[in-house]
Amino acid sequence: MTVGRNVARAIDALRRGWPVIIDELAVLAVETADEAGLAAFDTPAAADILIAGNRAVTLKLANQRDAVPTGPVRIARMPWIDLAGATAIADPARDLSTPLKGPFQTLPVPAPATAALRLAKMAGLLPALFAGGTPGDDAISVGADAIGVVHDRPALTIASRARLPIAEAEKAEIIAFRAEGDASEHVALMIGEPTGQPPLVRIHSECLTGDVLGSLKCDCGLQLADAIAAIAASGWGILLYLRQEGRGIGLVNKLRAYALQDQGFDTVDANLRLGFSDDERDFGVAAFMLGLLAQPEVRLLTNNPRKVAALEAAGVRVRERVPLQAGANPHNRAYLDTKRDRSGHSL
Ligand SMILES: Nc1nc2c(ncn2[C@@H]2O[C@H](COP(=O)(O)OP(=O)(O)OP(=O)(O)O)[C@@H](O)[C@H]2O)c(=O)[nH]1
Ligand SMILES: [Zn+2]
Repeated sequence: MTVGRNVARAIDALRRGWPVIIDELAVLAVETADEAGLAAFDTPAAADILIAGNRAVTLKLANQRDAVPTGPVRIARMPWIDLAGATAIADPARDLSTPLKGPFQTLPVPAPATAALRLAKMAGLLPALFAGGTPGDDAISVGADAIGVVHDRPALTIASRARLPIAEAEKAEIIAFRAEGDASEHVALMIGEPTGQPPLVRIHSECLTGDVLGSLKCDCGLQLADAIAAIAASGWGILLYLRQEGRGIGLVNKLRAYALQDQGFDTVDANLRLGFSDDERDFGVAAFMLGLLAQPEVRLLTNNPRKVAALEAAGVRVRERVPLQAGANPHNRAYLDTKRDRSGHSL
């Protein structure tokens, strides 16, 4: 219990622009730091900056990555790197209009750097931190191991369930899950009556713009509607609605990725420039939910081979992959092509 509690406190502190100590490394999120907070953190000496390996590629610092090829990079605070300079290092929004020329000087990466950047991602923030400053007396302290445990092994429980008739099926039940140390409340919609056969299952990741607003930039809204219709037509199945907005980078960062796409980067490169991987989702959570729903075997509606592999790896047998028609339109053509060509989707 306490493990999750401290990680949750640390996430909250980062989002508020407060320092956090991870295994004795004090960090402050670049995105939420303000001038006063940074000045205190920089006393008596300026803190360095940690960025994710993928962001380092864009800043032409990839050759500075330590042991791990995709690992973080630590940048020394040259005099030009004030809060605005650090923000330009963290956020690629102005990479094209005002490219950063440095000079950059890099330093050996401290051991908790990877856990620290992971915590920033869990907070929905850009993976960029001031590191090694003075945290003050009241900073939350958390272990790198605890961050790993909360991130890698979501301990879910069923929190509530109720009947939910929907347009496509009068007989449906909604089940909400809670995870320790994480505010995301995942949902399952059980449609129809169990038939003794494996259910038709759709793993859907949250997309506010597509699911709710009818965005034409992606295919999510139509896929969601099609999946519910297909499950209802099959007689019985489950929609798993995972709160993994933006392939796990969160809404704010997805909208940053959209702004980069307006500058000409595709959906994969936009994520990489922000410092994320192409896909930050963990589908282990879907396997966990199926376990709690007592479904060891499924037929999976997807074009994404990673979803099949993740379920199989977590011990859920995927009896069949059922392809899903994409809702193609002129605005999402490049997005769907990129998913096929760069992310291995069979479309
Ligand atoms: N980062 C990022 N996320 C996006 C973008 N467009 C859509 N998304 C997110 O991508 C996710 C879509 O996931 P899914 O519907 O599960 O689909 P998928 O991985 O394409 O696999 P399928 O099962 O084949 O549909 C949602 O979380 C969207 O918010 C984008 O340009 N950038
Ligand atoms: Zn979408």
